[in-house]
Amino acid sequence: MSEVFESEVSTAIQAVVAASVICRSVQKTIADDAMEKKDRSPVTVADFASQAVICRALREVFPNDPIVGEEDSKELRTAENAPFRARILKEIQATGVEASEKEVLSWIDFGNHDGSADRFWTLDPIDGTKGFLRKEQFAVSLALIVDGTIQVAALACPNLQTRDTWDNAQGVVLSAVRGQGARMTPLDLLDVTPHTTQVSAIKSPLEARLCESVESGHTAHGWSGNVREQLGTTAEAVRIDSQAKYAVVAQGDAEVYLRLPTRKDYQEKIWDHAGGVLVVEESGGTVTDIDGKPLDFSQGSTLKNNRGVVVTNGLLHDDVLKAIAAAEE
Ligand SMILES: Nc1ncnc2c1ncn2[C@@H]1O[C@H](COP(=O)(O)O)[C@@H](OP(=O)(O)O)[C@H]1O
Ligand SMILES: [Mg+2]
Ligand SMILES: [Mg+2]
Ligand SMILES: [Mg+2]
Repeated sequence: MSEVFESEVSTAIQAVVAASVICRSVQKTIADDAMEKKDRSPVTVADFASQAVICRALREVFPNDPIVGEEDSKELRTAENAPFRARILKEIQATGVEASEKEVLSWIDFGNHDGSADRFWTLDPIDGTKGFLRKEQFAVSLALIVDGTIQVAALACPNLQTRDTWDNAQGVVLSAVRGQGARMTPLDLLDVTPHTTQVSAIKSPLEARLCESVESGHTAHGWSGNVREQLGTTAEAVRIDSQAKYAVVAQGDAEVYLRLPTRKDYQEKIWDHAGGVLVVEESGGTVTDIDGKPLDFSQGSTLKNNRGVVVTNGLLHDDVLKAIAAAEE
């Protein structure tokens, strides 16, 4: 019997939707406006605001649950970043939430857990920050992990227009509880009856539609080209930022999402995958690493026991793993 997790999934959906509203508004007005983190990757006002409001919402309902979030407030607290802090506060207040700067910083840091607990949430407040800055795809991804197993997921893709989207509404939120299937609703119409998502039924490798990251630093584009050759598919891989790729596979618009390592020492972060993985699995798909091993979410904040990530509709999984091995550069 799967557990129900009713309050967890509804809280998670509401939280990612509230954060998405902030992100969309910032994305419309933002120039090329990011702070650089220690690893030189970008972070925006919206990444911090999103993490703050989601952590606050989780803390209210589940005060004992630790949160493993991507961001922390350390660099934000410096004197030179005072204007950045003020803008984060302004964006949060604009949604009607009463807050002080001090509170916002403390909400962000609710997300500082290392993932060593039996039960914890993992949060990517904006996944695909580079896509966000290009005004393209991004996602807000939240998942609950219990004893190393992802049990609940909410994945908002505020700019994703799917085949299935109601009246061409832009933006969807996908959610899943393990054992209960995955659902999708328009981001702005949460009251409509959700659609159940289901991966594609395509079995022939020749017909496989692939997607991959836009960023050549995040996935090996050349290697995936060779994989397509091995499979015999002629279609170009579609490049999409963020966990929107998981959403695309979950609802049957692509059969395969490849994340092929560009270097040996990179460990995938759990928040870059947990939400998307459960949504795909509960839509009938399969997710492993490039060696066919299940992703191991019991190792803290990274997937240190895995190499890369392979997402398929399940039917094509073995063919894709073989092609990856045969095409390894
Ligand atoms: N060398 C690398 N290999 C794989 N992923 C990487 C990477 N360096 C950074 N990333 C991750 O790639 C994510 C974006 O994935 P994608 O390219 O599919 O949109 C980033 O998430 P953030 O944007 O949340 O920081 C970041 O965590
Ligand atoms: Mg980042
Ligand atoms: Mg990310
Ligand atoms: Mg992020």
